[in-house]
Amino acid sequence: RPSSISGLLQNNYHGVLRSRDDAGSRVLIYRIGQWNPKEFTAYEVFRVSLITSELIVQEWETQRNGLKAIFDLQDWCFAHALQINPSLAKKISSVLTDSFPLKVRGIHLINEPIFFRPVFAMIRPFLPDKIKQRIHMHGSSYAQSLCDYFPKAILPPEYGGTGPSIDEVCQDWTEYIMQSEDYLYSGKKSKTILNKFVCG
Ligand SMILES: Cc1c(C)c2c(c(C)c1O)CC[C@@](C)(CCC[C@H](C)CCC[C@H](C)CCCC(C)C)O2
Repeated sequence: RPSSISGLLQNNYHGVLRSRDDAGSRVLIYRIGQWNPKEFTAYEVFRVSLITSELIVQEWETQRNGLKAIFDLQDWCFAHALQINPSLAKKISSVLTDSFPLKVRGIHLINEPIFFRPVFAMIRPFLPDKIKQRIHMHGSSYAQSLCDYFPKAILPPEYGGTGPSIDEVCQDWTEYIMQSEDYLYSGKKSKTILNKFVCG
């Protein structure tokens, strides 16, 4: 339930930009540095993505134009890496590949440290070429290079744009998730994809 992961959300771990990009895709941001691995397991972190997916898959524009995700891997550390076991790596690649009715149009990794490579090497073999080609590594000079993929006007200033700040983006989305709690766990529950992943 959203309340169990509210600590992560309140720490501004995740947000969805208010505006879509030029292709009409939803743009999701995840900030690994805001995830304290002592407090939350990787499964709880995964659940945040499932909840957002469940919400945005209702939007016809997202059904049509898919999503793009930005992963800020600043402060990725050994404690994070330890949480990603082979079974979770498989789960990550399976949602990216086919088991979720959302088109993944791009994955942008920024601030990725050397430490992240072994984890990525665990996920990569399960990904089809189509998805591999859509993964972009920006390193620490992301401020310029992200703008080659996203309009400056929609990106937060922290990521080289001129849009609303990352804190505002995360707070707005957190509020939206909390408001949607009733919908997510209503009678429709059994039909939802979230349920399949979380309970299945
Ligand atoms: C439908 C859907 C879901 C459900 C989803 C993502 C995307 C793009 C989706 O379309 C991306 C994130 C992910 C796979 C959850 C990831 C949770 C883990 C615990 C985060 C840890 C950090 C990862 C080691 C970073 C890996 C980046 C890969 C996506 C290459 O959940």
